[in-house]
Amino acid sequence: MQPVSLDCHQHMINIQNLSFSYGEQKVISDLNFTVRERDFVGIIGSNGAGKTTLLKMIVGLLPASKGEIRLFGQPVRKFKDWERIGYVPQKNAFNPLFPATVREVVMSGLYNNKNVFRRISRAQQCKCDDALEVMRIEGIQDKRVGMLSGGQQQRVFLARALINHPDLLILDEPTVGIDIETQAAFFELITHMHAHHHMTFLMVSHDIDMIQNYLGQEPVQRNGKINFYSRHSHELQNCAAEDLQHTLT
Ligand SMILES: Nc1ncnc2c1ncn2[C@@H]1O[C@H](COP(=O)(O)OP(=O)(O)OP(=O)(O)O)[C@@H](O)[C@H]1O
Repeated sequence: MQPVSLDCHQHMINIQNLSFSYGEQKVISDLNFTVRERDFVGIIGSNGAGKTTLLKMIVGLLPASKGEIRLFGQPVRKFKDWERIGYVPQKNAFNPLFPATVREVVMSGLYNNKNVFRRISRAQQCKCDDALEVMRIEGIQDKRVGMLSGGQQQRVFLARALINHPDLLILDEPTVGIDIETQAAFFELITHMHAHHHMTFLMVSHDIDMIQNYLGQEPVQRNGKINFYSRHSHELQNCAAEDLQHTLT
């Protein structure tokens, strides 16, 4: 009988022997880590541990000093399917003179090079309404984003990332500057999306309580000062059970 493989889900991020230095300063050292379809991975670490650096390498903004990152099986430098990935960087801010409205910015999450000149469909407008409502910014949708507070702007970035229903959402401290109620609503939303809508998450957070409540008390891996917490959505166990049944029949 073949050994049972529990790994029947696609590898969305595969990190092998990854190291990164800024000049002489080594930030990431020999990291091996995999994020599979339907994982929720939380990254916790002290200031300066290298969390943002790691996310920037994953989305191709920084090249690795050593090792490799693959996205959906492709080396990151060759990866093209960026609409499958939503990324909300840390401490985002719009220039005060940025002319677009909140609604326009959220809608821009739906565009890629191919459909930028197409007419906006009714279904797309509905997706936008949903994203605005979830982030509680429907009341300010006609305001210019450059004029909003930091917390309001952060909600706009999150709504823009959510509108596309990406397969993988990468979030760098997504709720910094957001009030407690919206933070709680946002965590509830993303954990719901993880558990019931097959979405995969990689999130840096300083909210240790939220991470441990949802992902468990103990990290699954440590690298330097970075701790990784992880949980699969329950469908993963069904998949493992299917795999077992398949092997036995
Ligand atoms: N562009 C850069 N040039 C040189 N050093 C940098 C650069 N960006 C970050 N660093 C340094 O690399 C280390 C890791 O930074 P990084 O921003 O990845 O940490 P972090 O874990 O995200 O921290 P925080 O929790 O404060 O956001 C820090 O010591 C930082 O000073």
